[in-house]
Amino acid sequence: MPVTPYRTNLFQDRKDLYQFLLACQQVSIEKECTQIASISLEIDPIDPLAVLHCLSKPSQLSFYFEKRGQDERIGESSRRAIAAIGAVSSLKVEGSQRFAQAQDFIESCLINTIKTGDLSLPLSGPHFFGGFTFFEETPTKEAYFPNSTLFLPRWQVACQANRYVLVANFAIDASANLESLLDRAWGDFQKITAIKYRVPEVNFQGRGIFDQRDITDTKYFKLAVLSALEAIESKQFNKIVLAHAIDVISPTLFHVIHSLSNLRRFYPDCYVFCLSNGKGQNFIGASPERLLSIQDQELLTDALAGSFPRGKTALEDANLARGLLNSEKEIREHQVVIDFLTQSLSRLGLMPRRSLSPHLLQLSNIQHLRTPIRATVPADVSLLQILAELHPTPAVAGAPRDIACQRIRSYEAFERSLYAAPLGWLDHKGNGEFIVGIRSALVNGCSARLYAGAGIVAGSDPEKELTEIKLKLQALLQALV
Ligand SMILES: C=C(O[C@@H]1C=C(C(=O)O)C=C[C@H]1O)C(=O)O
Repeated sequence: MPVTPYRTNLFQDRKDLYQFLLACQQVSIEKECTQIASISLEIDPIDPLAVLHCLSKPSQLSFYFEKRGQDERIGESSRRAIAAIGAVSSLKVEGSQRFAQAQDFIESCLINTIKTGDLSLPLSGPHFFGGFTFFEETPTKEAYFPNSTLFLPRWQVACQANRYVLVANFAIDASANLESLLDRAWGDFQKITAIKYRVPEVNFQGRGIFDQRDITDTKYFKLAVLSALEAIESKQFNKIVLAHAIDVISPTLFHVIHSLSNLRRFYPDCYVFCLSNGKGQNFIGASPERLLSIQDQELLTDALAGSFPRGKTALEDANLARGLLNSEKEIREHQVVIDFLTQSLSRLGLMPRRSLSPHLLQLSNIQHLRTPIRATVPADVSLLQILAELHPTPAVAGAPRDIACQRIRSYEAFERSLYAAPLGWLDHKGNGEFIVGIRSALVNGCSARLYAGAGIVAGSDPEKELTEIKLKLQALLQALV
């Protein structure tokens, strides 16, 4: 892959930028193939969410990802946020080979990418963003998201460990009008750097009350749990994760940026995300669950399953935490996920390492059992190869996986689409991070569909599972207001 020597800020001088774009056009003529010019530079502090707010249009693909709070890799007071706006190149594929095809797409883009700027900065260089629906089958025609969405953005603004980095990507072929490309790029760059640091406050007073309805009766959910328990009793499977969804209608349009701003404030230990399909629909949420992240060939994944509510007083909370850590049923439900993750990684030739007992992950509304699992990734195994193996884990599907997935289809009366699906990003060096799209909602104008699920194992109580689901739905509902 060609890499031009380091240049200083190309956006300081129009002539420099033009010369670089011209050099890329010459390569595209020589190779008879479109080239992607990718420029990375450090910028002044800016909130990537404010960039998403000011720059993105409903007709463009976009992605937002933020994790505050503690991060095992970066250190304590870390914050990682990325806004990716517009698509220079994108892929939509269907079927069981979607992860392999996504990998081919990335490789073919990177072979024709000319990178410049400071590539030692965190989150610099070309990155790809997107999501893969929960089920791999082709969704119905009216589905808002295709089964895979992956794109290289026009603009990427990120912050990590107090460094702020901009990546601009341009597709250039022999016929590209460099003058107009330059004008647009220059204009957008000025717009980005002039953005005020903070996301503007939105005044929602007088918004009115939501109209809320369950997609299926909650009685139906409890009946599904009872039926699943019978199937578990007769050894058809060991675990199934059943979800419930509600539709919420607002008298005014939902404001996605405002909701994301709420989510990151309410759930600093979660991964806040938003994938926009370029047609006006957004899939947003605050997920506590990392499916996998790879940095410099070190992999981290989380077994996350087993839940109790938080207590209203410190004493009640401590008792609930102790109860969760000692619950035979919750530990069994958690262990199914650990076994699956360690076996799947071993099958790929990795050697998973983990702590002996689960930790507590305490969110503001709920607490979970969590076991981080680590492994070193051999150079010939890609992140997407591992993703293909891990998704869906028994934390969101069940075990054995195929039977559980089949049953989910018959029990649930709605399309999961991106609910509980992998969403994330990959960079040009094989690093990346995918989370599981739970605690999520599909926002479409004045309406939003909210999803939540719960793991069912022998000993589950339908009433308690429904309470857990309501708790999870509430978390998102608060942020949408
Ligand atoms: C399926 C969801 O969450 C999953 C189910 C959990 C459980 O049942 O204990 C806990 C965390 C997640 O793995 C969801 O929130 O929708």
